[in-house]
Amino acid sequence: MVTTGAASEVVLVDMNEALAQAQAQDIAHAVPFTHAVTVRAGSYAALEGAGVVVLSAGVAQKPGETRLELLERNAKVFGAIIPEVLKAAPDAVLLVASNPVDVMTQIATRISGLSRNRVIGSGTVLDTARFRALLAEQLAVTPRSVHAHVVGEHGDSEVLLWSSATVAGLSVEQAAAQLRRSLTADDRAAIDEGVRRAAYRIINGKGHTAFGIGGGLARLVSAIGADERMVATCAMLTDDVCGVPQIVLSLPRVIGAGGVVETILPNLSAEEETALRRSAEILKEAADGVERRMGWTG
Ligand SMILES: NC(=O)C1=CN([C@@H]2O[C@H](COP(=O)(O)OP(=O)(O)OC[C@H]3O[C@@H](n4cnc5c(N)ncnc54)[C@H](O)[C@@H]3O)[C@@H](O)[C@H]2O)C=CC1
Ligand SMILES: CC(=O)C(=O)O
Repeated sequence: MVTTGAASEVVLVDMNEALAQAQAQDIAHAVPFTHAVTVRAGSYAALEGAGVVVLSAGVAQKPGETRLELLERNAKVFGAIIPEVLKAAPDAVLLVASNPVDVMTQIATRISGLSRNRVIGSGTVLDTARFRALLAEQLAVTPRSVHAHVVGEHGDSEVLLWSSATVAGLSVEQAAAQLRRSLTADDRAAIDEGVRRAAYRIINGKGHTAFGIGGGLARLVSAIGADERMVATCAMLTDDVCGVPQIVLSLPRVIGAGGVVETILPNLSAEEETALRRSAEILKEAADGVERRMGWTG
């Protein structure tokens, strides 16, 4: 957020106050080289007046762990922090990053009692960025010129929408042919694996992921602040996805002041529709399970 000037003020709140202080100081020392952003650590009360609160507290995956395995632990963390956040910043948009981000967004929607469009999960924003980056590398164009989306779970069952991916208005197959680049079934499988398994590989190498999600969250914060109406694949409670009711997952959403302004349902091939339904079913099972165990059903 500091490097892109996405906010005028950033407050870091963490149960580890010494860590929050140290991070705030370190980041503040980048301000002279970037944007005029005030950065400080504080208590929940310091969130007063915040336009957006990013929820990223909790535990992260250890090497080999899936995102869904974090659920119980992070649900308890949200039970503790969301009431404190809302006491200080009742008008904020909540932007959820903690994993498993789709189910955590469902939990945040329930605990906060806010309207669903004000509780957004970063969802597949990061996976979409990974898809665009890898497709761009394959086609030798900049990722900004690749229009492609990942929908569904931010996790193992996510769905790469190859059928609607475009470059300069051409399908990626047509673009690859004109650009004299290879895009065989093996290339596509490698890109799929590269997107779907990215977090596992990065966590194996450095213990956590940070820059991709940091870039994505900053972009969403600036879109909300500027009422930009940017299209991004974010998670939000949705009435029906491929026949699965009341489910949080990512679809292309229009992001502006107040959070999600509209949802767009992309064209899906039969295979993509089946995969999206499967992804929704997996998330529904996980969300129903945690709601039951936390005594929130009914
Ligand atoms: N949605 C996405 O694309 C991504 C999500 N994540 C998720 O974000 C979360 C954070 O990841 P990291 O920053 O790498 O982990 P981390 O362990 O470095 O940071 C988590 C922080 O939460 C704090 N915390 C824990 N319980 C708290 C409580 N009750 N109140 C206040 N603070 C509390 C901890 O003190 C710690 O500083 C994880 O769940 C991770 O899986 C991470 C990267 C990408
Ligand atoms: C950790 C995580 O969810 C990611 O980098 O995709």
